[in-house]
Amino acid sequence: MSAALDRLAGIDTRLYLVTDSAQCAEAGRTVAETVRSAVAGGVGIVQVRDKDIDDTEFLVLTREVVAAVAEAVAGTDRRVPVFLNDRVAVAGRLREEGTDVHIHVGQSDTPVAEVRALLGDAPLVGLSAAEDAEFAAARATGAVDLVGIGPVFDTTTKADAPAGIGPDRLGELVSQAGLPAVAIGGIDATRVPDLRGLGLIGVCVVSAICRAADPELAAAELLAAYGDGGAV
Ligand SMILES: Cc1ncc(COP(=O)(O)OP(=O)(O)O)c(N)n1
Ligand SMILES: Cc1nc(C(=O)O)sc1CCOP(=O)(O)O
Ligand SMILES: [Mg+2]
Repeated sequence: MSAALDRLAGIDTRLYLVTDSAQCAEAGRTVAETVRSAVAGGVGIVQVRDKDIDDTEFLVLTREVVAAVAEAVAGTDRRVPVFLNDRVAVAGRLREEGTDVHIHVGQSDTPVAEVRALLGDAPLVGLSAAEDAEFAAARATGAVDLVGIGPVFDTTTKADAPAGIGPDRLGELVSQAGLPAVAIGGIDATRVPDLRGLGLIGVCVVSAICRAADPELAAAELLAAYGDGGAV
């Protein structure tokens, strides 16, 4: 656990934004505008997620997001990593160009060992996991930096998501994980207090920021409600 935490040093992991291009557009903003504002409000990790575009469009989108993060943190010492959802080839291309991007994969995506074989040791790798066997397999790879556990609450953002497991079950899973863990699914400022003290390193949101009228304010409110998360 401590080796994995070492690799996250310098990152404020408490609030993790996963982008949704359609939600940002419905709110009248680009993804990059949303990210710039949300990072200004305190988001410490960004994941680019869009299931409806091809790799070329995803590459362009990710470059925009990387630039938005750089603008938001300019003049500070903040380290705000950008993860790509699933697109290992796109991540490889960006890393070859010298852009520091990272990867989040699910249980049905590119296996973590393959991600490492393709991208090497440097990028952070996140993995979705939700049961003991998945945590054990993740630990055995020695290649997973953090796990995403969800959905903690019901969500409409992810079409095929099962019902939320609730904070009590989440807490049990976090204690089994043995890896730094973030929670995802249906999280907003009203529910964030229920996720304090569970051993999480942070919470992930999509609609709570992408659909917000003011992403900077939404991020600041989420962080105020979460505080230090009850400490890991
Ligand atoms: C931080 C984080 N946790 C979980 C997920 C879900 O990933 P996955 O199960 O691969 O589902 P998709 O997001 O690909 O639909 C995530 N994206 N991020
Ligand atoms: C991308 C994603 N993954 C989930 C999981 O449970 O693995 S839930 C989810 C979407 C979360 O969106 P919102 O914050 O709007 O509920
Ligand atoms: Mg996936």
